[in-house]
Amino acid sequence: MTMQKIVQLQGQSLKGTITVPGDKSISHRSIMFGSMAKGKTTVTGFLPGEDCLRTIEAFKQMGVKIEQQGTDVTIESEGMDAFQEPLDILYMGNSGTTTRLLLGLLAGSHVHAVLSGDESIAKRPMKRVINPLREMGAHITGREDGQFTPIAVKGTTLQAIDYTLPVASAQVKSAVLLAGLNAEGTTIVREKEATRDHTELMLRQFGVNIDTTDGVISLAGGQKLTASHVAVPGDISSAAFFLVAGAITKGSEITLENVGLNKTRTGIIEVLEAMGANLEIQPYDHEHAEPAGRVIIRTSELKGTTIGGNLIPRLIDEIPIIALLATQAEGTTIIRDAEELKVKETNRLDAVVAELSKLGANITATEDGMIIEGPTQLHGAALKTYGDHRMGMMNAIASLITEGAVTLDDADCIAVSYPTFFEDLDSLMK
Ligand SMILES: O=C(O)C1=C[C@@H](OP(=O)(O)O)[C@@H](O)[C@H](O)C1
Ligand SMILES: C=C(OP(=O)(O)O)C(=O)O
Repeated sequence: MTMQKIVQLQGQSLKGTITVPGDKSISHRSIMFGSMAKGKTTVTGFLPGEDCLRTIEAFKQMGVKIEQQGTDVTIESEGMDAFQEPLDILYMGNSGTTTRLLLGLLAGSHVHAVLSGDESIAKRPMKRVINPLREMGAHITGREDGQFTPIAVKGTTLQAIDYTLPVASAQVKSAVLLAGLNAEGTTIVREKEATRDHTELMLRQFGVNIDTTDGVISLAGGQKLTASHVAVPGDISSAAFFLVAGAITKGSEITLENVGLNKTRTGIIEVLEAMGANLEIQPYDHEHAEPAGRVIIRTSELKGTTIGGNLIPRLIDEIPIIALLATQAEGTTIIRDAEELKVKETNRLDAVVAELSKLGANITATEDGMIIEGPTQLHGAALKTYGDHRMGMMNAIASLITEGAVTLDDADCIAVSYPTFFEDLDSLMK
């Protein structure tokens, strides 16, 4: 049974400090790379969200010893060569990252595995990873010729590839690089627009020799990973909900601690700045592979902006909450070049336009994005989350500024990336 939730929070000011939960992308990779490496890897700041727990389960099924207690994880592995063939399917749940990166990782292993997930995963395009992996020699079969899960992979010897990404996707880039680690020769991935580079940074931390110059990433096959310690920073994609909440509610000041500030992820900060938000960034002075810092947001006078081009991959998951932000900005906000939103947990272009329209927003869908006119006084409505965590959180934040209650048909999905979302929201309303 899914949990319906009624939220009526209009007029609340938000004050206080929250520590943002661990970054989902980095948490997944810490488990994957820690499992590939021989030895003991420790992780702090891990995100115990449903998606990352799926990643842990998958590697446990392949015989890796993983202990997780809250945000601390210890991985003891004999290395990738010791992976056992899983006795059952590997259940991916709602997680695109787990599915796509695992396909790349297992393509050059010695195991056979079947990957399957929930209704949403079954609709997400997998050909984007399977095409380059098959070019490398991978043995992969799946529903509708590998377009969709369930997908079976039988590890084999791979050949390196020189691949130009047809879509700006860190998941495709990472899948090819992970396959490249087990391929003969040097694998090269070329990206036209920079996507999140957590794979490159963390592989280097695990001792892999990887070159990244001007959008060309290359690594030689046959390299083994060395166990390491990963300090996961907070997820800027989760922080985004509170950055917007603080900006659009009256009398608010929120301090967000430990926000990941990797440049390939900070598009939301650039958008807030372009819209005139009252924002302060205080980078931490530390030695970790990933930068982080404190971000303070206060109630803001906002103006519309245009978002497109190479900014899109740097804020792709934040677009639903940016759309809500734009309903409170003076003038027109245009979001373009965002077709990728159509293939996320749900079609987020359609979903955002449908749900914000129910609240009375002045929003129009375009081929590759949306146009929003503001500011608009929103009103309450019964909203759908589409089983999509980011839609769920966008709907809940909207209730801070609607006249009347917002009802979410299913709030459970929020646990995919932010299990403590409502606790953090409550803590700012005391
Ligand atoms: O590599 C990753 O961890 C992710 C990459 C992005 O997906 P795409 O690679 O499909 O753009 C993003 O939307 C997703 O939430 C996480
Ligand atoms: C798209 C997302 O994740 P994934 O692709 O891993 O399901 C997301 O978290 O918004």
